[in-house]
Amino acid sequence: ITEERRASIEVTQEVLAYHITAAESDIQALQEATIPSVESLNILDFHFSDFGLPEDLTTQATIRMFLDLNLVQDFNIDYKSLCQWVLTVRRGYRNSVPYHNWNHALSTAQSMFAMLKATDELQTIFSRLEILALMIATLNHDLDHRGVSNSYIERSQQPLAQLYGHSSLENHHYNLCLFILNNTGSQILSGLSAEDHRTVLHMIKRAILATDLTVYMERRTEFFSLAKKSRVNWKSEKQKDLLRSMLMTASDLSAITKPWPEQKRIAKLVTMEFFAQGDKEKKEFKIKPIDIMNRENSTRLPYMQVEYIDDICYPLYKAVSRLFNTCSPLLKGCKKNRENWMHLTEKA
Ligand SMILES: CCCOc1ccc(S(=O)(=O)N2CCN(C)CC2)cc1-c1nc(CC)cc(=O)[nH]1
Repeated sequence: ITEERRASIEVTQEVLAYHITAAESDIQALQEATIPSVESLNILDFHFSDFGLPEDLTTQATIRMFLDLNLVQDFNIDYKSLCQWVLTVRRGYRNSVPYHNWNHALSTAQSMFAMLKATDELQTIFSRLEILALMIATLNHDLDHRGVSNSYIERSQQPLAQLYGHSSLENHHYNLCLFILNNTGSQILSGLSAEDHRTVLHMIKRAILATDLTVYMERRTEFFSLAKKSRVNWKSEKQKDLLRSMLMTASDLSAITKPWPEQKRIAKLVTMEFFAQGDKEKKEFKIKPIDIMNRENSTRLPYMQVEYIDDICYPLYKAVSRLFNTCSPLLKGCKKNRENWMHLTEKA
């Protein structure tokens, strides 16, 4: 596309980042609020669910994660800027989208938080800057998601597809994340040195782009072979980048590890989103949508979930648990849900 076209789409993204800036009254309310403890919010638990958590507690839980990881102190983050940043990121998600919304962003960040807090070894492998990058990336990784996949966006020639050849959604999520970080009043990285600022942005970009499942499928083989070694020294930048990417996916897909009532609820939201895309594809492209997006196939849903677990999720949680035994609740939860979905395939 032409330079003008690129510039106009990027301006649109910048304008969007400006328009989602949180309201002054909300920022003040959050700033003055007493932030509940980690225990009262249950955010250390792998089975955490934000279902039923009031909206303002979701933003307070986010603040609590940043405080508890000492990120506010370590990086001289201005507290009011942190409040504005969290509220703006939340507004960056579309609550009209059933699954890829703020609740998914928060639960992805909480899964990363739970893994980091449960695993001392991760806190020695990762620098403070890496932990900051992972928490920012998980919260921002699906910003402004429209509830449709990359293939739909590329096929419908949406502006995002014109702007980025591949991983168009993930590039958009990162660009919005960057615009919000640069927005007046939400510059939470302003206390970093120029070098740290450059490094953390690079790590955030790599982490957000890693949440494209095709990227995960390309890179996971190397991670699985690492997980089979008796000891890994995690010294090389390349290996730490791989580990950060794999933990991003483990956090992103963690709904599959949740207790059955929560997994059933989330699966319904995912189904709603997939079928909505299927309906659009039928209408717009006059094509028969792929299996998972075809409303007529809902009886095959349990079978598709077992396939999703076997092909995508289980191998990842197996490798993560083998490397960091403290994360084994994720593997256990995933295994239990496979059995639950298997029972439903037999019934159907
Ligand atoms: C619950 C409705 C059916 O849900 C699925 C059906 C099929 C597959 S899939 O592995 O075949 N595959 C994944 C990659 N896509 C590009 C092509 C399709 C995944 C899911 C699913 N995805 C998510 C993550 C959003 C969560 C979740 O619970 N289930």
